[in-house]
Amino acid sequence: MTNTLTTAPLPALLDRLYRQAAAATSPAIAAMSSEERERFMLSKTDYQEFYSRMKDLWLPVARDTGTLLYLLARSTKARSIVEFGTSFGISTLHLAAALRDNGGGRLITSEFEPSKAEKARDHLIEGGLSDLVEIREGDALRTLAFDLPESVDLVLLDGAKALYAEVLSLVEARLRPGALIVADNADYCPEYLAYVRSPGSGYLSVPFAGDVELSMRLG
Ligand SMILES: C[S@@+](CC[C@H](N)C(=O)[O-])C[C@H]1O[C@@H](n2cnc3c(N)ncnc32)[C@H](O)[C@@H]1O
Repeated sequence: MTNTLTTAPLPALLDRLYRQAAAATSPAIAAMSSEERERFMLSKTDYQEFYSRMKDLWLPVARDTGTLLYLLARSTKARSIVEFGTSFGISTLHLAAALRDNGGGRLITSEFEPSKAEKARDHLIEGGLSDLVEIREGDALRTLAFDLPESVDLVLLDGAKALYAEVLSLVEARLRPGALIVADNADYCPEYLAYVRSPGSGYLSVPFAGDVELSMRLG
């Protein structure tokens, strides 16, 4: 049985990328007070400045979350995935590996930092998965507002936390019944949590694995 995640070149590539991610530093962020960081995290207007200051930081999903993404995409037989927040492509590699093992598909991911998008492209080529992924450069509020697949099976929300509800609203009409939405660090977005957890919203939603909100589109 094919398992792209545990077959060369992915394990060695992911080990290397996680090591690089752990070693990355940002003096601009280190100089920021925790209050300032918290304010940026919650802001719907200053997110571009915040992530621009963090352009050298990888901020990847935790290793277990990466495996969880692969597992969820495989178990739902996902063929159509949308990702908010590519960074250097670590979560993208996990999701694209699942698409490969599901028999193919399309992953649309969004990143507004050009240097990160370029590196993510290199990593996807190195992983042999670039044919499955379209990286849309620019603010996801614009790049995910058009040309989405008719039916979306899985969404990863991992960009600016304060925008989770807005980005979900761009994809919502395309979610198939049973589609999964994985929101990383959703605690920073109370508005999003209130929405997906409210009984009339059309989702079933639970906090999962410490820092993830896992929701399913009802239908
Ligand atoms: C937490 S990191 C993503 C990590 C990535 N999912 C991974 O696991 O490797 C968030 C990324 O989203 C990008 N980002 C934040 N807000 C965005 C927006 N509105 N549009 C596009 N990209 C955005 C940031 O530049 C940053 O690289």
